[in-house]
Amino acid sequence: MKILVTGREGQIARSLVEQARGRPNIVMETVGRPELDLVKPESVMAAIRERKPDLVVSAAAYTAVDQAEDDVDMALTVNAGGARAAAKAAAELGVPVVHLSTDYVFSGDKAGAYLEDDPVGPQSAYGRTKLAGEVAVADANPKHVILRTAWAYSPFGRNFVKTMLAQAQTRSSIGVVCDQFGNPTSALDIADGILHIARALAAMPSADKFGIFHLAGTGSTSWAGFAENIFVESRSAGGPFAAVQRISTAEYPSKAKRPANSRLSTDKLARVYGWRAPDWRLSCADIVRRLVQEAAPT
Ligand SMILES: NC(=O)C1=CN([C@@H]2O[C@H](COP(=O)(O)OP(=O)(O)OC[C@H]3O[C@@H](n4cnc5c(N)ncnc54)[C@H](OP(=O)(O)O)[C@@H]3O)[C@@H](O)[C@H]2O)C=CC1
Ligand SMILES: Cc1cn([C@H]2C[C@H](O)[C@@H](COP(=O)(O)OP(=O)(O)O[C@H]3O[C@@H](C)C(=O)[C@@H](O)[C@H]3O)O2)c(=O)[nH]c1=O
Repeated sequence: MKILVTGREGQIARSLVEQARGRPNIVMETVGRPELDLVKPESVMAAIRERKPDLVVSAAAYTAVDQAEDDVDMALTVNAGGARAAAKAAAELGVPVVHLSTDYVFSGDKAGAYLEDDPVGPQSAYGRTKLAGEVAVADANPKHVILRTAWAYSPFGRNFVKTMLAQAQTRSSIGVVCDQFGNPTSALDIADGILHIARALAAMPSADKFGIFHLAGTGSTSWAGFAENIFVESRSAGGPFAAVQRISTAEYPSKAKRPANSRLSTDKLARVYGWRAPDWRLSCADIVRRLVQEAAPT
């Protein structure tokens, strides 16, 4: 099975390449700028048409949450127009698209974990453009799997775990918000889940396998709880440590508003596909250890 991923250097794209390595019957190919540029729908269509994949993973996106507030037109062009083109190209080939979306489509007002059909209410420009992407993808390709994930981290690219470890190199204490709750999710687990979905779709592409699904780490915490865990694991692996000062959202002003609660229920994915991500603490420990080892002098 040939899987084509949009975006070359994104953390989920790189995780897909790593997780596919050595797996039988999987050819994982990535394509990104300049050849596939989400602001140029025709380049997206041509790049996908030419490669004739069996499945498209639409992972590339405008992901700079604060910057999107000042750059809404570009974020919308990329996250809705670009996503639509990728889904449409897959539809023309008659193949499914797995499209990555976000917990930031929710308002954060719900007390419990969000279900796939709960009302959306994005609080940020990024969230609104990703929601527009969901609508565009569903409209362009009936064979869509929209995967809302959250708080992704990995050994690759920019993410919260790497930011915390980098800050701890120069600071003994870091203020982190303790009143926003969600599911930290390893991008390597996201990639594993996508490979599981790809195999299930190839075996039996039944109607219940298409639609919106939540894929997130099992268990939840606040950003402060996430940071504390990162430093416990880092210290035990011989890496940097910083004390986490628990602060409120009001004490950490930012351009974009984040949901206070964006915990995602993953029961639908478990029911339909028989797959659930590991406990976030286990995956966090693995990735922090790996980052500490990679940073150690040889
Ligand atoms: N990171 C997270 O916490 C979460 C991410 N998601 C979603 O998951 C998906 C993947 O996220 P992640 O891997 O973390 O993202 P990254 O920010 O790591 O990577 C984004 C990728 O998109 C590419 N890209 C941006 N603009 C364009 C463009 N105009 N044309 C082509 N490629 C472009 C970038 O290319 P280049 O390398 O050239 O800059 C990069 O490869 C996204 O859809 C995101 O919205 C959902 C929930 C959480
Ligand atoms: C770096 C830092 C962040 N924070 C807070 C700010 C914010 O509320 C929260 C996370 O900040 P970040 O800017 O790292 O993360 P953010 O860009 O909001 O992460 C989001 O990215 C997009 C792509 C998604 O789809 C989301 O699921 C989510 O992962 O932590 C602190 O309190 N202290 C700090 O030192």
